[in-house]
Amino acid sequence: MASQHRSTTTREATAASAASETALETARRQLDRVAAQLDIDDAVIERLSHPRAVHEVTVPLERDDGSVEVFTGYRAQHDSVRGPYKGGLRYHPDVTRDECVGLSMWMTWKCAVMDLPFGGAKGGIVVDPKSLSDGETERLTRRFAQEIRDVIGPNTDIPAPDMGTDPQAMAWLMDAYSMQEGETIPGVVTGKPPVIGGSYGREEAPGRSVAIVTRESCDYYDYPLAETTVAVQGFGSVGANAARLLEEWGATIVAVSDVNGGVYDPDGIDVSAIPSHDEEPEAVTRFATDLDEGDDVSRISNSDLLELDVDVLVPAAVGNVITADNADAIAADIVVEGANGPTTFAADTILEERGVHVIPDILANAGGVTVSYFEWLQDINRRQWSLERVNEELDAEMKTAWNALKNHVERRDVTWRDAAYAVALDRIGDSHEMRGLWP
Ligand SMILES: NC(=O)C1=CN([C@@H]2O[C@H](COP(=O)(O)OP(=O)(O)OC[C@H]3O[C@@H](n4cnc5c(N)ncnc54)[C@H](OP(=O)(O)O)[C@@H]3O)[C@@H](O)[C@H]2O)C=CC1
Ligand SMILES: O=C(O)CCC(=O)C(=O)O
Repeated sequence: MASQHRSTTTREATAASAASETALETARRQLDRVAAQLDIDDAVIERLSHPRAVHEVTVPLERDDGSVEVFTGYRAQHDSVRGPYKGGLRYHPDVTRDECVGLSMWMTWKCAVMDLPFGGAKGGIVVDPKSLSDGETERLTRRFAQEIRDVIGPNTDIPAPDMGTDPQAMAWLMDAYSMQEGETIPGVVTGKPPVIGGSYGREEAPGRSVAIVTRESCDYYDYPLAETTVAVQGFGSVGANAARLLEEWGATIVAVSDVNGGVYDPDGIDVSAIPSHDEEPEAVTRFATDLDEGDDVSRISNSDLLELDVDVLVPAAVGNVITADNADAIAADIVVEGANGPTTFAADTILEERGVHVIPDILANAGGVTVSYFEWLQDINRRQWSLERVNEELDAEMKTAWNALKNHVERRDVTWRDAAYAVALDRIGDSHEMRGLWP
């Protein structure tokens, strides 16, 4: 490969002062930083700084009262050199074009870190899913499927759940797509319910991988799980499943939260007693309201949770929560990124200087897309795996990826994020060079 190291760019330099960054800004700054350390052709890095395509659609919805509202939807497709585009669909009021692009870049790296034969994509609709009835969500999802039908498919771009979407939404998407095709095509989405070709264990998988990576990092840095305290922000597909598994494996979960705030008990919270977001949204704060006087649990804000003096912090809700404004106050020794992009580039630099170990999203929550890959294989073969097999294979894939990163961390004395990018970019760069740079 051409040996043209990039110098620090203005993008990177200006980042240091910005407390808040868009997902796209963070993703590009991370890419520039690692490109400067690696022997990768500048042309490849320049190509990877931009998505291949971003599809913007309008999605009309007839509300239950008969009125019509039009929502904006996106599908950003970043890179497909290693296989079909892959990534979730997010229903959230803050979804933007740039957010989808940044998240699609992270999907490209994530799939490469896990050595999956996929590229990266991400999409979503600018909507508050809590403002929709079940019927409205179904009509919106079916219409969105219709609007993006030409750019998705089992061999081209395969959506999956993300924040605000769930297996039911994937079932509607698959059904809408299949009806148009005139045959059942389960492989067009992953994260479906198992009864229609979904994989056992997919819903829990991103939380499971966060737990596995937390276990490996605690082992690496010599924190026995039975003596380890953990705070988890967000109690959804990722946060609740990670918290429950870590509790099962002996860790003490001292704090969890939902969108309204969190609960904290230094002696540990019984997280299995709190419904997760998909079981009952906003249940964490409702749990706090139901507590008897005398219980040792106190209510805290989401920002207080991030600053708790714990061994491990797991931000597992929205992005951009650890910024230059609070990075100095993060008291955890290890941060395991359950969410996508919870740490801005500027905050990452501060945490690195302070010796806080950050295990990046593109490894930590990669269990979701890894089991999505298992699901895709099961759909192709029309053969369902047992939950035990899924979990065993996920554990093995996560350990393989962890060891590849560990190798870089030890050999080159770099951060875990730099190591993850190095592994990913090496695989992606080689694929681009082999195929002729611009596939
Ligand atoms: N689902 C997946 O397959 C994967 C998801 N991810 C990433 O993980 C993160 C969480 O996704 P997921 O678990 O699926 O989402 P869910 O929708 O299942 O749950 C989100 C959780 O975060 C809480 N929350 C929402 N907004 C905030 C906020 N501003 N501050 C604190 N908590 C908040 C919600 O609270 P409430 O219940 O009150 O609404 C809920 O508990 C996202 O960054 C997503 O991209 C990564 C890999 C895979
Ligand atoms: O399962 C997938 O395809 C993607 C999940 C996702 O969106 C993510 O990992 O951020």
